[in-house]
Amino acid sequence: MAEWYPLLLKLEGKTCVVFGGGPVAERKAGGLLQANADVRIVSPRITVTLREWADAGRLHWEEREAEDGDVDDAVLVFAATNRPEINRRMCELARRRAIPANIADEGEEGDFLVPAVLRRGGLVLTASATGASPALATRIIDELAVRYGQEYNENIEVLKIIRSIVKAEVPDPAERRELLQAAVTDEALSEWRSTSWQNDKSRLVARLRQRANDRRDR
Ligand SMILES: C[C@@]1(CC(=O)O)C2=NC(=C\c3[nH]c(c(CCC(=O)O)c3CC(=O)O)Cc3[nH]c(c(CC(=O)O)c3CCC(=O)O)/C=C3\N/C(=C\2)[C@@H](CCC(=O)O)[C@]3(C)CC(=O)O)/[C@H]1CCC(=O)O
Ligand SMILES: NC(=O)c1ccc[n+]([C@@H]2O[C@H](COP(=O)([O-])OP(=O)(O)OC[C@H]3O[C@@H](n4cnc5c(N)ncnc54)[C@H](O)[C@@H]3O)[C@@H](O)[C@H]2O)c1
Repeated sequence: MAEWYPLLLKLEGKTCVVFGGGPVAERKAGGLLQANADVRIVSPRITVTLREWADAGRLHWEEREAEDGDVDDAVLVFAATNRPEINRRMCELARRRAIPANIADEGEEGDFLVPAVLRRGGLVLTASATGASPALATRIIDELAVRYGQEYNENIEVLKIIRSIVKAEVPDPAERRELLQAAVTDEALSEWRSTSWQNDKSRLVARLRQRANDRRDR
């Protein structure tokens, strides 16, 4: 069994080629568009949604079968046709150029897997069963969506500001760490959402010190 290395990629403006135009290709393209990638679909037929995205200029569609040169400018390749031999061929061509390729019909043969994803603004949660069970990865993300609701869109924004204030105001790394840990409890998060502390940095730091003390005493 392969061991996998998880990471987040910045794909803005980078060319990602998707072979195939069915529901699986659509899912991959959708995720890539969320990352503002430059998406190219190569497929004789595509789904209604893919066609809408192509018509709206959100992605580029080559209306034909895969050709060998298609992978050349790509930073990532997604082989999602319903023809296993085509998927493998495109993956092999990508590998020769050291371009990572995903194989939709046999994940372990590719260079990377696409996990199930939950986005809450800057919070990105992913789940992978490394190909053993996409259904389980999906179920776990559905559960996380309940635990980490829409309020996390705001939590992430607020925490980003709090962290920059703490970094600027608290020189001791050990204390900084303690305050930033105290800032992310459920209780603290609901306080940040409901009070206007932003304009008063020293009041915020004092409040965090209080919270950190309370945690230590507990
Ligand atoms: C997470 C997600 C991301 C995405 O695609 O964007 C994703 N599959 C999703 C859903 C899903 N896929 C399938 C089902 C039906 C139930 C089931 O089979 O469990 C469901 C669930 C459903 O539909 O509810 C069928 C399926 N999937 C693969 C095969 C081929 C095979 O295994 O042989 C077959 C069988 C085809 C057949 O039956 O012939 C292969 C792969 N699917 C992966 C990713 C990669 C490993 C994921 C991991 O990290 O564990 C991997 C290995 C390759 C890859 O694509 O990277 C996306 C959730 C999106 C969301 O959250 O909405
Ligand atoms: N990874 C996953 O999440 C997942 C889920 C379900 C199925 N699958 C696998 O992925 C494959 C694709 O699934 P789907 O539901 O999107 O299939 P689909 O049959 O709906 O779509 C296949 C697409 O590939 C295109 N195609 C065929 N030959 C081509 C070629 N030579 N060059 C370029 N494009 C070509 C077709 O025009 C079509 O648009 C399935 O065969 C299945 O094995 C993967």
